[in-house]
Amino acid sequence: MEVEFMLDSSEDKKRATENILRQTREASRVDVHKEEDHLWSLASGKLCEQIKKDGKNLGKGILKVNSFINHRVDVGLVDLCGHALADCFKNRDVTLILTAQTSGVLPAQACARYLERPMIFAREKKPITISESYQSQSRSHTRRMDVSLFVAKEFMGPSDRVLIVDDFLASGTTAVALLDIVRQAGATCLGFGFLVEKEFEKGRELLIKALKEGKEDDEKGREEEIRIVCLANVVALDGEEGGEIRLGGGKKS
Ligand SMILES: O=P(O)(O)OC[C@H]1O[C@H](OP(=O)(O)OP(=O)(O)O)[C@H](O)[C@@H]1O
Repeated sequence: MEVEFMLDSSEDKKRATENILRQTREASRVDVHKEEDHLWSLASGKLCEQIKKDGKNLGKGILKVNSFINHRVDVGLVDLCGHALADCFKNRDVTLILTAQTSGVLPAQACARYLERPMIFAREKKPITISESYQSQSRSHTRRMDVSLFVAKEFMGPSDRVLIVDDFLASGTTAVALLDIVRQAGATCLGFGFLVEKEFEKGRELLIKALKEGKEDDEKGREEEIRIVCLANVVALDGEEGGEIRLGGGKKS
């Protein structure tokens, strides 16, 4: 009301209202970003802290985190991380979260819960309940074996907008195999979210190369801007067993 007394014309009133609306919009935008950053920093900070405290360098590039991520599980931490990953993609109209059996399931499930979308995990064996499937190949370094990944055709198709989530990005073969499955389905890949990246294994480079190659073949222009985010980055695992774990913060590019 006070404003009304001070305004001479309806033009002034219109300008004043627009001004207030703009300021309100800007204020709420700032708050949303602050909230996102807070969640990201909290999840990334807690995960890095836990890796420093309980992660073990087993030598030969292997990081053991099976006391809180991929055997015994700190469900609160994984849930927080899944939430932070979901937050990065919340405005992208994700329809499906895809991961690979086994250790990717927990972070992918947490992420899917916050995005309120289904999660599907690529299986390493095709049960009789799956008739037609997409199939791709990857290699497990921890189990030293080639792995086949299967996803039932009935659960992924051209209208899907897929976020790929896993606990680790290491050499990148699993992420590339999952991307291959998304492409076989004719679906759109929106990005990748990982708990931990092992930067020294150069999986991100392999993934970027696969994304670029796909773009050249992407006649329909289905692939949009693709983000690759990780909450913790292992820069190096020094020496043999017990060596230092050199840790960088997450990457939210
Ligand atoms: O980038 P990459 O070199 O492909 O490595 C990442 C993959 O390795 C781990 O799986 P692993 O094969 O150890 O099996 P698990 O999921 O059964 O633990 C992890 O869960 C990722 O899926």
